[in-house]
Amino acid sequence: MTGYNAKGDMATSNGNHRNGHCNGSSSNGNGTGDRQADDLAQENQTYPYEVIQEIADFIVKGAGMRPKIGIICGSGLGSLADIITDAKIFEYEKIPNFPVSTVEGHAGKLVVGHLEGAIVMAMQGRFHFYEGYPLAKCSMPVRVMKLCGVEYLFATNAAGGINPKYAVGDIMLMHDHVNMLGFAGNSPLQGPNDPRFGPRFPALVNSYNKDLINKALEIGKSMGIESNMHVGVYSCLGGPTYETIAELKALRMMGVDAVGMSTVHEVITARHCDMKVFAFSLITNKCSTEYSDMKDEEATHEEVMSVAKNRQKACCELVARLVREIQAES
Ligand SMILES: O=P(O)(O)O[C@H]1O[C@H](CO)[C@@H](O)[C@H]1O
Ligand SMILES: Nc1nc2[nH]cnc2c(=O)[nH]1
Repeated sequence: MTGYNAKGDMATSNGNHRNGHCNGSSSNGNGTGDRQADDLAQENQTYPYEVIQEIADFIVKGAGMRPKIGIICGSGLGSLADIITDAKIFEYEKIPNFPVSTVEGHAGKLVVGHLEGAIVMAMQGRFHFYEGYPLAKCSMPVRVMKLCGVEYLFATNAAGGINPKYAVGDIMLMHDHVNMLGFAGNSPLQGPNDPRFGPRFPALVNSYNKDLINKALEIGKSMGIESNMHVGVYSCLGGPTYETIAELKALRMMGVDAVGMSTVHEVITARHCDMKVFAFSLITNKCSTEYSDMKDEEATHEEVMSVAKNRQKACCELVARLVREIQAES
């Protein structure tokens, strides 16, 4: 396995100082290989195709199966992976060259197994920009999924509801996004393009698969939750701060319905390598755009986690039934 680290050391949540390498050793025994990889990483912030391939091979070989659907569990939504059966579980720390999860509600485990007749791989824990990871590193696992054989990405997140019609606990199916980090000149695709993943200038107009959105709406209807389901626009900000009222007003004027700190870079990476994307936000808190509404209410991660826990059953059912439909069609 090539020693590789997309960006320097970082502190984990348990306070340990940890090097991003799988074992801290160099690929050639004298440290030169690591240093070269690090230099490259500092320049490009991308993982070479071969490194992604090695990680994918490690997972497919270890799991003894090749997944078709990839699931990224949002904050507090790790239970989406608990419904997978015959699971092979990989802790991120034990996957060579994989980042570590540092956020509460993101367990840091990759679960590969069966769901509704399909083979799926689920990330219990995603990587966020505010953790100190460059975007290419945040969304690197999506490329790993691709090289594992994944054709469909299901990305889920916890988000603040800006659309005044949205209530806490509602589910917003994403049909578009506003890439605020992109506005600021930041992209997971920055750096040299490897055409084995996709084109230099990918189009994003059809990023969110309409067929999957329609299927999810039908499923929502049959679950009796159609009045708690919306189709809307998500925006990712860098975080880790929640938004000011002025920022929320600006986002609303731009047509944003829900706001979070993830998902967009994962979707960009997935579309770049031609995966079909389905994504939804669980609305965990309301975001007011009026100063008069402020009262004492402030978003907290505890509230986000608690709402996610309360709504995990509905989210699990939606995901499972959509997987079943995809599997039935193939
Ligand atoms: O997007 P996910 O990972 O669901 O988490 C959301 O919840 C956290 C804030 O409470 C942030 O990480 C935000 O992005
Ligand atoms: N940026 C942001 N992320 C969130 N994740 C969950 N709720 C929120 C929110 O209100 N804002």
